[in-house]
Amino acid sequence: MLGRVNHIAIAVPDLKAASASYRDTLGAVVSEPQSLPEHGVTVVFVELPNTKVELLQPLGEASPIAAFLEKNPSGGMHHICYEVDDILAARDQLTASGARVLGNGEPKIGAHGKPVLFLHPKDFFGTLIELEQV
Ligand SMILES: CC[C@H](C(=O)O)C(=O)SCCNC(=O)CCNC(=O)[C@H](O)C(C)(C)COP(=O)(O)OP(=O)(O)OC[C@H]1O[C@@H](n2cnc3c(N)ncnc32)[C@H](O)[C@@H]1OP(=O)(O)O
Ligand SMILES: [Co+2]
Repeated sequence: MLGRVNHIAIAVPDLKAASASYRDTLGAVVSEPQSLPEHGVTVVFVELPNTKVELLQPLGEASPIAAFLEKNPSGGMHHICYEVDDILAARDQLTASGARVLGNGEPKIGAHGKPVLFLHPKDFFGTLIELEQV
């Protein structure tokens, strides 16, 4: 089921400061911010030779990462995104195995314009998993 790691996500309280740190202190290539109101976040991607790091901050009142940042005010590792070639087949297989797919179970379009789903962190060793169909 799982393909490559598409990205590792870090939730941050200040996306501008985090982007500058990755760009200026770590010398990384950082994309321009993307506001994703349907996901309640603004993101940038740090481009790396073998994968990406997604830096994200809350956007709007109902951001799904607001509670995470309240618990982790200086930020923290938020999720890992694995690539799948058929997100609906993956969803159905996971649901059949008892894993919880978040939301209404229907994929949404993510930051890369591809369908994504999220799996409950409590079902996967305290780690929020995102699946992205590539
Ligand atoms: C798709 C666009 C973009 C992209 O890559 O293209 C993105 O990645 S957007 C990313 C932001 N969107 C999401 O994260 C959507 C899925 N997330 C959610 O639905 C929520 O964040 C949820 C349900 C995972 C947690 O929500 P919340 O923290 O408000 O709920 P609880 O406080 O009830 O948390 C339950 C339980 O899980 C622990 N938790 C929460 N977040 C994480 C996390 N990121 N990693 C690990 N564990 C997490 C939380 O501490 C609670 O644990 P407990 O022991 O019960 O206190
Ligand atoms: Co993501």
